[in-house]
Amino acid sequence: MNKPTAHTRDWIATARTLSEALPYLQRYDGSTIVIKLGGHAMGSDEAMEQFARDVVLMKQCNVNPVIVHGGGPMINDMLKRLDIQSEFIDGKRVSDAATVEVVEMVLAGKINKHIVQAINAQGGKAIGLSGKDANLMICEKDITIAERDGERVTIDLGFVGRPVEMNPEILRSFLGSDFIPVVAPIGAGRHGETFNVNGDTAAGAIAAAMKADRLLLLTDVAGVKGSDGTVLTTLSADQVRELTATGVIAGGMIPKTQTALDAIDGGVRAVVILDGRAPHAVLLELFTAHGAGSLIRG
Ligand SMILES: Nc1ncnc2c1ncn2[C@@H]1O[C@H](COP(=O)(O)OP(=O)(O)O)[C@@H](O)[C@H]1O
Ligand SMILES: CC(=O)N[C@@H](CCC(=O)OP(=O)(O)O)C(=O)O
Repeated sequence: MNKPTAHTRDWIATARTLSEALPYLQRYDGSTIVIKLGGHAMGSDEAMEQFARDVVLMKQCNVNPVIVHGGGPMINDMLKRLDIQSEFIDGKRVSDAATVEVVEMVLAGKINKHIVQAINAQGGKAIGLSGKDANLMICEKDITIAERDGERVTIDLGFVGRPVEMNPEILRSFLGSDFIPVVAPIGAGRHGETFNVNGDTAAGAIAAAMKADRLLLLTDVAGVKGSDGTVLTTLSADQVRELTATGVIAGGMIPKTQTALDAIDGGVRAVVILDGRAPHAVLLELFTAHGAGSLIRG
């Protein structure tokens, strides 16, 4: 037999990778994977194209992806253009009536359709929804309790929503079909209000309502960093609580890790926080032995 050239060796390595995916394809066959795509992870058109391709590949392999997206940086840009000031408290945007109007336009309009189109361009059949559709996510006002100068105070975040009732039938109706749901984190109030829901919180509530096998939170860091700055590949619920209490987990990582704990309490098997900017992050995590990011289990 002829000696393999460098070129053939590449193809053999590709074939080996595909072959090694078999046990993972079997493990996730028919399962539901909720993927939260954060605004920072959306990055370039190329990153979006790769993400969309991975999602279509998952669907082709009989996995049911449910995409929930954010879009914080894009909301910031639009608020700036409209000269509306914005402030975050513990990773949540304080949202008055004018702000929530812009948030809904940017999330449920522009970004949602951008992701839908990107998936469809790769041969998928994406459907854009928000938490208002079919009453998917009913919310009440989120009351945040924070510590200020050593005292516990109640902070009014305006129209920031806390999911209180989930109606996931609409998402279940897509299981096993060709359709890939893409959900904007906008909640419906019981009295006609529109609520701005943190994307991670929405993804966690949806994952719990669907009893998803995995919740993947795609962000702009390699995972949850410990006190020495290195990424922790696995974390227990107790470790998350301790790192939050000591301030090592801060800012936008707070809703993510809190979401992970709530989702696990709600019946999700495991949550992974990983770098969505890394090429094919989702495929690496699900279908290879390599894994990626920080895995949180109960
Ligand atoms: N312990 C930690 N480990 C990793 N990131 C952390 C930690 N504490 C705070 N962060 C911050 O959380 C950010 C991720 O949250 P966020 O910016 O809201 O992301 P996204 O837009 O993807 O939802 C990181 O970029 C990082 O600055
Ligand atoms: C209440 C709240 O903070 N809502 C978020 C919703 C978007 C989001 O979560 O975007 P990322 O995932 O990109 O951070 C916001 O207004 O920015």
